[in-house]
Amino acid sequence: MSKDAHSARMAAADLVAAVTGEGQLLSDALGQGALTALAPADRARAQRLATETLRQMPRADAVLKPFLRRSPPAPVLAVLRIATVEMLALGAAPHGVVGAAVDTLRAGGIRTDSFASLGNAVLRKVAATDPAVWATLPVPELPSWLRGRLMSAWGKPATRAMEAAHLAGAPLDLTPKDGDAEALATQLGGEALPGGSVRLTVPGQVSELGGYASGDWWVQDAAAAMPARLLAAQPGERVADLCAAPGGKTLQLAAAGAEVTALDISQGRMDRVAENLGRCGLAANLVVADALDWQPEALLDAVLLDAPCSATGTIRRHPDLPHAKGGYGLRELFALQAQMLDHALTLLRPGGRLVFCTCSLLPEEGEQQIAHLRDRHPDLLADVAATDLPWIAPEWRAGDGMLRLRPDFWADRGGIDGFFIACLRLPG
Ligand SMILES: C[S@@+](CC[C@H](N)C(=O)[O-])C[C@H]1O[C@@H](n2cnc3c(N)ncnc32)[C@H](O)[C@@H]1O
Repeated sequence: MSKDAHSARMAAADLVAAVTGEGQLLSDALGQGALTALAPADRARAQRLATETLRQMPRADAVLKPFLRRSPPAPVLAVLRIATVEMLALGAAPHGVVGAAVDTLRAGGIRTDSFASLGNAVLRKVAATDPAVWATLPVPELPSWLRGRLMSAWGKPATRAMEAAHLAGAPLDLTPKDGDAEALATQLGGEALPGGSVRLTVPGQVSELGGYASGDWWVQDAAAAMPARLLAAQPGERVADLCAAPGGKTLQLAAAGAEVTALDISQGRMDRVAENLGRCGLAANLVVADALDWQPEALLDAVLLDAPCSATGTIRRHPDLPHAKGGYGLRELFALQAQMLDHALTLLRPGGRLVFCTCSLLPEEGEQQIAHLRDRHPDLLADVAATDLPWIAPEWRAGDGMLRLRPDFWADRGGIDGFFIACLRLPG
C-alpha cells in the first residue's frame, strides 16, 4: 500500500472515531488536527471512506459482532468498521485491506497498537465472510432519537423508505446559472430534472467538470434549489437571503437579476458566499450579522429564510449527522426558527413574499412551524400561486403554498434531499 493510501486510511479512522466517539460532525473533524496536513486528494479519499463507513455502519457492526467479545475503544472499532466496509461493501481485495488495517492499528500509538493482533484475527474472519452476505443484511436503521420522531411523523413504511434512500446515497446535482438545464445536461452528459436542475450520476471531480471555472453552474441538490425557484425573484426586486451561507440560494437570486442582500451570522461561512459569487460572476450585498437584529434601509419585496435546522433532510449526503448530533439542541432550533420567521415578516413591504425553508424531515421545523406562525399572524396569506407550477409532483404538496420533500421521493431518479418549503405573502 502506498504511503498516501495509508495516511488516507488513518485519517478516515480518525474521522469515524471523531463522529462515533466524540459526537463531532465530519465537516468539523475534517478541519482539525493531522487531517489539515493531508494533501487534498488524500483528504477527499479519507472523507469518502469515512462517509461510506458511517452510511453502512450497522451492517459492518452486524458482521463484526460475532467476532468481538466486547466492543473495543472507538478508534480501534473505527479501523475495523472501515476495513469491513472496504472488503464487503466496496469489494477491495481482503489481503491488502487486512494488512493495511493492522498497520493502521500499529501506527496509532497507545490508543490502538495493543489491539493490532486482535484486529488481525477479527479481520481475517471478516475476510473469510461470503461477500454475498452483505446485501442480505437489513437496511441500516437511523439512531432511535431520530427514528422515533420520523415514525411518529410519517409512519413506518415511509421511515423505512427514507432509510433505504439514505443507504443509496446521493447523486451530484447542479444548478445552471442561465437556467438552461437541457443545454447543461447535454454538455456534461447528465439528466435535466423537472424544475431546472441537472443530475450527474457518474461521480467525478467537481472542479474538473466543464463550466466550473467559468462559473456556469454550482453544486446544489435539486430540492435545495426549489425554494429560490418558488420565490421567483424578478429583475430589480429587493430581496434578502437571511441565512445565506454557503450561498446556493443567493446565487440563484442574483442570477435572476434581483438586488440581493445575503446575510449570515458566520464570517467564515460568508467568505464562501463571496468566493462562490466571484466564481460565478454574480453580485450581492454581503452582511455578516445576526438575522434577528438586521433591518434593511427600506422594506423588501421578498425574503428567503433558509433557517438553521436539524439538517435531517441531508443524511443521504451526511450520514455522520444522526450519529454526531444525538438529537440535542432541537428545542432551541425550533424556537430560533419561530423568532426568525416573526422578524422576517417585519422586513417586508405590504404584499411582500416570504419563502421559508428547512432541510429537515421534522414537522416541528416545517408544517408545525408554519401553523404556529399563522396562528400568531392571522392576516398572513399562503402564496398558492407560487407553487402552481407544472413540475411540482402531487405527492410533494403539503397544503396551500407548501411542499414537503422527502429523500425517498424520486427514488427512480436517485432521490432528493428532504426539505420543507412554505410560500407566504403579506396582504397587499
Ligand atoms: C441551512 S444553512 C443556509 C444554507 C444556504 N441558504 C444555502 O443555500 O447555501 C443556515 C445558515 O444560517 C446561518 N445562521 C445561523 N444562525 C443565524 C442567525 N442568527 N443569523 C443569521 N444567520 C444565521 C448559519 O451560519 C448557516 O450558514
